[in-house]
Amino acid sequence: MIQFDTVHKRFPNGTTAVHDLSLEMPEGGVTVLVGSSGCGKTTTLRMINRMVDPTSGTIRVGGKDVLERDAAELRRSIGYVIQQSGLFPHRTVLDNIATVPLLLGWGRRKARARAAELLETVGLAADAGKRYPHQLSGGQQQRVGVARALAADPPVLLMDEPFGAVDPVVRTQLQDELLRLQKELSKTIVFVTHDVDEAVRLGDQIAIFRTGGHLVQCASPAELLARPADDFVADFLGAERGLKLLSLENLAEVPQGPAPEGGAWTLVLDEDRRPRSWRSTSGDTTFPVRPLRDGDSLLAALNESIASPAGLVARVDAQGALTGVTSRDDIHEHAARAHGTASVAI
Ligand SMILES: Nc1ncnc2c1ncn2[C@@H]1O[C@H](COP(=O)(O)OP(=O)(O)OP(=O)(O)O)[C@@H](O)[C@H]1O
Repeated sequence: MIQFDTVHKRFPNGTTAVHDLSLEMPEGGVTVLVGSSGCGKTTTLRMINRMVDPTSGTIRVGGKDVLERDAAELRRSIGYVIQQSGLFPHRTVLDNIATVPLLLGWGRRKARARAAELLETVGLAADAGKRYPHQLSGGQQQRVGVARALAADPPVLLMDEPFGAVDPVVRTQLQDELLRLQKELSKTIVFVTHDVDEAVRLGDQIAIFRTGGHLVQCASPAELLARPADDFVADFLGAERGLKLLSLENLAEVPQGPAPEGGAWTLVLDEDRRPRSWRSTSGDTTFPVRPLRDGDSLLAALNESIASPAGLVARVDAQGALTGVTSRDDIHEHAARAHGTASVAI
């Protein structure tokens, strides 16, 4: 969908922001650009919709050289979300979302109906539409920013640190929402972030840049974590690289057995067989239990197996009823296997 072919950007003051970049961003996938401050991520993103033009090289969107397209028309056909949402403060939320449809000449009624539909899509209540941006929380404003970018249903979305200004809990919620939306919409997304965990969570591929606009490695999160190209990438991914890899594997394949009876710890269930707590045999100590489902990650399982006094993870079905328990040893074994597979088989 988006192809960079030896693209170079040198600003008039002599700064090279992007150095001979060749990169493909596949249709319907999320490509995350990461790297330290000033390494050229934003410039790369902005060259896609011609907010910045390259010094040399070619960028194609849908097979067409962007320099052969009218810049304003190109920009309207590509969704753009930035940090702090970039909403117009004096326009209502609904009118903000309707911006591009109105520019495209949709007519007020149709544009507003589309905006109202999108409010729901991004998880906001209908009455938020009548408010002004400053009357919303930072997280809600970011949702409006995403809705505005989606308004004319563009095939491509550019997102420049869209969740950088919100607290970690809201950030995780916004990431979840984006993943949910992406499952439905399959947009071609280019996403800039400083945050490696965000990149691993959201990316189908991750491109790591270093200062001077050099692309160092572009690979799937699993490949990157298992086989960083060099020390720079390994350092950038951080000391918890192994644990991050476990966040990509789920529990489904790990065996489970019946909950233990007569040991030091008993799993207490409610009348619907939902785990409530771990209770010591003497009965005077209880520990909280955090049951996991097949779709939860091996990292969550490892964490829970360490927190659980019995060293066991309670597993539940979609209704929350107990299906069995898994031991710390089984989780370790699968974790080691996941590492082995990722580092040789990719
Ligand atoms: N208009 C401009 N004129 C001159 N230099 C610029 C211009 N825009 C960006 N730069 C420089 O180009 C380099 C890359 O900037 P860019 O904003 O693309 O980096 P970034 O990786 O997105 O950084 P950050 O993570 O801090 O946002 C930096 O050295 C920056 O100072």
